[in-house]
Amino acid sequence: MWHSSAVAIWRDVKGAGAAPSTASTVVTIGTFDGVHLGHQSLLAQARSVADASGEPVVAVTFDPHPVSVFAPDRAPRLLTDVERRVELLLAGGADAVRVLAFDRAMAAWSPDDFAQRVLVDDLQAAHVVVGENFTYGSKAAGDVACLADFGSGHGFAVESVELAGGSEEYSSSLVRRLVGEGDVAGAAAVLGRPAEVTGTVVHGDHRGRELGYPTANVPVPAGLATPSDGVYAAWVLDLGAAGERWPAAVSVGDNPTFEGVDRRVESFVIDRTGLDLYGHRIRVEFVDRLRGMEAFDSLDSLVVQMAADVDRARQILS
Ligand SMILES: Cc1cc2nc3c(=O)[nH]c(=O)nc-3n(C[C@H](O)[C@H](O)[C@H](O)COP(=O)(O)O)c2cc1C
Ligand SMILES: Nc1ncnc2c1ncn2[C@@H]1O[C@H](COP(=O)(O)OP(=O)(O)O)[C@@H](O)[C@H]1O
Repeated sequence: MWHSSAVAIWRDVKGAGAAPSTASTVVTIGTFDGVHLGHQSLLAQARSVADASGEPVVAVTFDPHPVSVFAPDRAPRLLTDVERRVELLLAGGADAVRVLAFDRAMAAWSPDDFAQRVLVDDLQAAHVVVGENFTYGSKAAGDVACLADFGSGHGFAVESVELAGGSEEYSSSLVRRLVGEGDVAGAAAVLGRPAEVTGTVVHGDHRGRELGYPTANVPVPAGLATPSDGVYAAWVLDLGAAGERWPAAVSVGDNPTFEGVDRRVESFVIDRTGLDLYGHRIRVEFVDRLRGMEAFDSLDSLVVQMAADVDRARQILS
């Protein structure tokens, strides 16, 4: 049952769009951008409740990001697009993901409207697992106590999970800040996996091969968080059938030595010649930052520096 003008879709591991066939569910709710270690601990808790009750875990999430609807000028650069978020939620223990199309109408639902429509009518929740700072409904007026109170009259129990991370609690905005500062090692420590950029390899200026360092170029994805300009040690995954994974030295920037204009993620795959990656979908997983981007006054000095970068990247990744 879905009593709203807003659209909601189902996603499960088969990529299909069907609701679980059970009478009741274990639900966890969040924006879940990045699916960081805090989100993963919520999923793990929902998983353990579900394993005891025999119900499926449904992760409820929103697309677009709620802030981009009620305060577009403050819309964050996201760590994950909705497809990747769903994939990570399923990998983290959800049996199905319910993606709610967040709009101004949904933003105006009172906490009780939200709980009734989503948790009771749509999902038949028997258990709801949320973080201790969870808020919901118009103006974020609902909190964990309010949810538990509503649940006691509507057939579901609420469990709140302590925030992970200690003094600096894990959060999507913390990861966005670390990625934006180029602290990709710090970001990975909160995500539980490397920060990443995914895209299709396009043609550049065909200069890399002349320099001895051909680079697979991916445009910086609009709206997504990308590490600040600089040079990084990273893994490159070919997401095609072969599914290979290579060590790489990666430049993020607009090639200031050549007065370039397009900001790109350019990966030189170490110790591999003759690759043809044009048109391939690749994922770049950032491991460590080597240095900032520089405008060199000669090709030779750029090439000398690139050789040193490659040596360091090789060491870091070995
Ligand atoms: C390890 C590495 C370090 C790089 N460092 C810089 C740099 O400091 N300054 C710069 O202008 N370009 C830098 N680049 C980018 C190169 O200028 C770029 O890859 C080259 O011009 C080839 O461009 P193309 O792929 O469009 O042919 C770096 C590239 C790599 C792989
Ligand atoms: N070791 C390698 N690392 C990255 N790309 C490579 C490598 N060897 C061959 N290639 C191929 O070379 C292309 C990059 O060459 P380059 O001269 O930099 O051209 P472009 O300017 O179009 O990126 C890549 O897209 C890929 O298909």
